[in-house]
Amino acid sequence: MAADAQFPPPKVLTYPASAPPSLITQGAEGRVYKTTHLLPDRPSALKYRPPKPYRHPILDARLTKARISSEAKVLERCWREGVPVPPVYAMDPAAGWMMMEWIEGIPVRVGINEWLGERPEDGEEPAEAAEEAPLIDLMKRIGTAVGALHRTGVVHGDLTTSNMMLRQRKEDQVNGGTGAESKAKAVAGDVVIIDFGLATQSMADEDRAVDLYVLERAFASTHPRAERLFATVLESYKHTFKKAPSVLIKLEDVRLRGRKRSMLG
Ligand SMILES: Nc1ncnc2c1ncn2[C@@H]1O[C@H](COP(=O)(O)OP(=O)(O)OP(=O)(O)O)[C@@H](O)[C@H]1O
Repeated sequence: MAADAQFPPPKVLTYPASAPPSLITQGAEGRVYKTTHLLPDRPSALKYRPPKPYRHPILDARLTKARISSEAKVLERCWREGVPVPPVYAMDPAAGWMMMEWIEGIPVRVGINEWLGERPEDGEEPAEAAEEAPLIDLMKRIGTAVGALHRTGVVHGDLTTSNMMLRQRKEDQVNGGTGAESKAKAVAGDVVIIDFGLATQSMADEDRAVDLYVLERAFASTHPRAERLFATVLESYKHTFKKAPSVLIKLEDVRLRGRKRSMLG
């Protein structure tokens, strides 16, 4: 692959393996490869932050190491406390990489858009409540997952429907079924939160509310036709931990500030 030639993969990916690693994404800061861990049938995601030629090498090494360690530490803590995140399999922060479970499935963004693609065009009557049940159920699962995250004292920092995966369940893997059944599969699966590159530890209502606000804004711009369903995410979040209701009150302040800021330009 051209990108591989331009930026060599980390050494860990150059060892002999039954299947060659494949480059999944190439972001500004890092790359994600799909590879395996220990066994050929144990797929894993390797997140690699390559050296930045424009940064001073000592500073760059220190920053990369700190970022990988911090992301892995947050993931490990979430995993221990039952938050739906990929478990960390291995890491070498000094070499700039961390390996975690490969989540088999699609991003929540893709699932929601697949579902919406089959809905009537804008302006038509919203679907019957019963018809929307699978999508509403996904909203509830998102609220529960974010609530579990906040309950442990972690704030994600970049919550979007792209940073949540839908882990396929075995029973949903079979093809076929009626139109409604196959449509429901687009939004089926367990919600798994990924990308903890900007995560911090905080128990403050304000930080949690900002996390929800970021998700709310991202949701409205990515899925404008489903915007009204976001209330279901918040409703299910409300019941996930004792302080959740006060986070939702704080969210109203955060929204107001956001609106004032956008009015000022
Ligand atoms: N554990 C995983 N299982 C399956 N796919 C993953 C996993 N982790 C990441 N991915 C895929 O790689 C993409 C990029 O991952 P991620 O968002 O963590 O990296 P990034 O955007 O480069 O990170 P950062 O924002 O910290 O620089 C995801 O959108 C997803 O498609």
